[in-house]
Amino acid sequence: MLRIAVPNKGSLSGPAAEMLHEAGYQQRRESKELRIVDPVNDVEFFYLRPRDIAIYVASGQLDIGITGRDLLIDSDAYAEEILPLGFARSTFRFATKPGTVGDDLADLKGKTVATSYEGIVAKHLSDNGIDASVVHLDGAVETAIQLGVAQVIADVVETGTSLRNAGLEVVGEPIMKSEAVVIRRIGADAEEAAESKVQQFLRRLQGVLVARTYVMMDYDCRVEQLEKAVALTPGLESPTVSPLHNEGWVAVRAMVPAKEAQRIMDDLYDIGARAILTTAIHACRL
Ligand SMILES: Nc1ncnc2c1ncn2[C@@H]1O[C@H](COP(=O)(O)OP(=O)(O)OP(=O)(O)O)[C@@H](O)[C@H]1O
Ligand SMILES: O=P(O)(O)OC[C@H]1O[C@H](OP(=O)(O)OP(=O)(O)O)[C@H](O)[C@@H]1O
Ligand SMILES: [Mg+2]
Repeated sequence: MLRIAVPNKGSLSGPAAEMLHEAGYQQRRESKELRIVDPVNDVEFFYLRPRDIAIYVASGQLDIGITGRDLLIDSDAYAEEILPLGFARSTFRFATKPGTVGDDLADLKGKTVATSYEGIVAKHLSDNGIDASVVHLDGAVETAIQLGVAQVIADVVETGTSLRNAGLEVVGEPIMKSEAVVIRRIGADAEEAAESKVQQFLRRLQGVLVARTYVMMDYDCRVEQLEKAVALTPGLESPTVSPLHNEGWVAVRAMVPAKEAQRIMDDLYDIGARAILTTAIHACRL
C-alpha cells in the first residue's frame, strides 16, 4: 500500500486535499482525522504538520509527501521534489521598516533577522558571506520589528498584504520562489516495489494539472484555412481533423491552454473558422 503524507493544516492543506479528491482519492471527512485508508486505490494518507512532512518522507517510512518547496529546503531533509503542483505559490523575502536598511543584501551585515525559516535564511546569508544573526520565531514574524526583536524579517510573501499591514517593505531580491510540491526520499526510485504505484499517483496528479490548465477546443474551418488554423491550435501531439458532410469543410479538435483560449478563438474566427467551442476537461492521462 502506498503511504502518502498530506498537510493537515495551513495554506497547503485545503488545496492539497482538493487536488487529491479530483485525482480520485478518498480524503478525510473531519479535520481531526490523522490517518485514513483508501482501500480502492490501495493508498494510506497520513495528515501531518506541513513542516514535518519532509522529515517523515526522508525517514523512508512514507513513500511520498505533499509540502511546500520552501519547507522542504528549510528542513534540509534527505528528500527531493519530484512534481510541482502549482498551488500555494509564494516568494520568500527579506522585509524591513522603510528607510532602516539599504536595498543591498550586504546591508544586512550585523543585523538581526527574525524568521520561521531559519534553515533557508542562515544558508542564504552564509552562501552570500553576510554575517547577520537569525532569530527563530514560530509565526506572525511581521510583529518582530515593531517589538524590537529584530530589524529585519524573512518570510513568505504572496500578495504583500501582511507586510503592508505591518508597515514593512521588501528589501533585496526574492530569496526563493515556492509552491506546493510532491516529494520523495532521495534515491527512492531505485526501490522497485513502490515505483509503479508512485508513477501511477504522479500520472493522476499530472492529469488534474492538465485538466486545470487546458480546455478542449472544437471548430469548423474550410480546408484552405486548415494549415493556418492548425498552427493556432497545434494540440499536444497533433489536432484531430475530421471531414464534414459539407465538402470543403473540416472539423478540428485540439487541447489549448485555458488562459489563451479567448485569444485563440478570436484568431480562429478572423481566419474564417466557425462554430468554435471550448469545453472543460475533467480528467486525463497524457
Ligand atoms: N499566504 C500564502 N500564500 C501562499 N502560500 C503560503 C502562504 N502562507 C504560507 N504559504 C505556504 O504554506 C506553507 C507553509 O505552511 P504552514 O501550514 O506552515 O503555514 P501557514 O499556511 O502559514 O499555516 P499556519 O501558519 O496557520 O500553520 C509554505 O510552503 C508557504 O510557502
Ligand atoms: O503576502 P500575503 O498575501 O499577506 O501572505 C503572506 C503571509 O501569509 C502567511 O502568514 P499566515 O497568515 O499563515 O500567518 P503566520 O505568520 O502565523 O504563518 C505568511 O507567513 C505571511 O505572513
Ligand atoms: Mg503561516
